[in-house]
Amino acid sequence: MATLKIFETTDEVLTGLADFFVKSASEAIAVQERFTVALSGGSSPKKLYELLASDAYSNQVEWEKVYFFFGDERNVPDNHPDSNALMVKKALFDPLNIPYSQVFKVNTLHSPEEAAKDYTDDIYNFFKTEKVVFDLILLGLGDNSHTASLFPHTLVLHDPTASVEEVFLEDQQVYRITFTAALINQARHIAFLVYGQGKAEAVHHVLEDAENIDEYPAQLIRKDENVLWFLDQSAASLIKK
Ligand SMILES: O=C1O[C@H](COP(=O)(O)O)[C@@H](O)[C@H](O)[C@H]1O
Repeated sequence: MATLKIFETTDEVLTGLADFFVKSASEAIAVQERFTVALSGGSSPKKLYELLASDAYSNQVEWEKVYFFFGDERNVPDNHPDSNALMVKKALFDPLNIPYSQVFKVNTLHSPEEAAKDYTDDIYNFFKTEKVVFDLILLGLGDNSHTASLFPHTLVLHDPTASVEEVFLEDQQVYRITFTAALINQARHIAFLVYGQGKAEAVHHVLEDAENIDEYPAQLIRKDENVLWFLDQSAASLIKK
């Protein structure tokens, strides 16, 4: 069973997850002198990154020992307004002066296929192990139950390899680049950040509906105590149990 952390307000959810980030980082650094984290993109996590960069949190993490990756990326240049890398640069990396050497971005300058393959190589070259285990992977949840860029009815949902793949979104006629579920599920900890009434149905489908991966892709993510869902009351409002 996944761990549900339900908070009254959005601010409390963000603080809850920021505290969990600090704890995960300090535990990982104590054991292996580094913390590897894959960040989520989209609209929800920006406030989390700003909070981590704020005075309240910036001294609580040994940032020079943190290595950042991206669980998914839009297939746009990294100065494009839709780029996850640009959003995180502004919210987290620049305020904390994180050097480029600690940031592994998706290179979207070439084809989506090359971007995905190169990013898979970057990850395996960094970890230098057959099985890549991130200390923490942050995820969001779309109102259509996608997570990372694992979208409903896309081929990547059935890819068993722990890798990064390109995904074509027919309705938007765009590509995205995403970790596969197999790669995500190898992580030590996985934390979902989900808030707002607009996400309530998706949360219910993913956590409580019968399995239907094509309809509710976030059901691909494992459910055990090291998978934490940080929710506000609104997002959790349709959970029945
Ligand atoms: O995990 C993720 O989830 C989102 C959906 O989040 P939203 O806050 O934009 O609704 C996704 O699109 C994002 O790229 C991803 O990392």
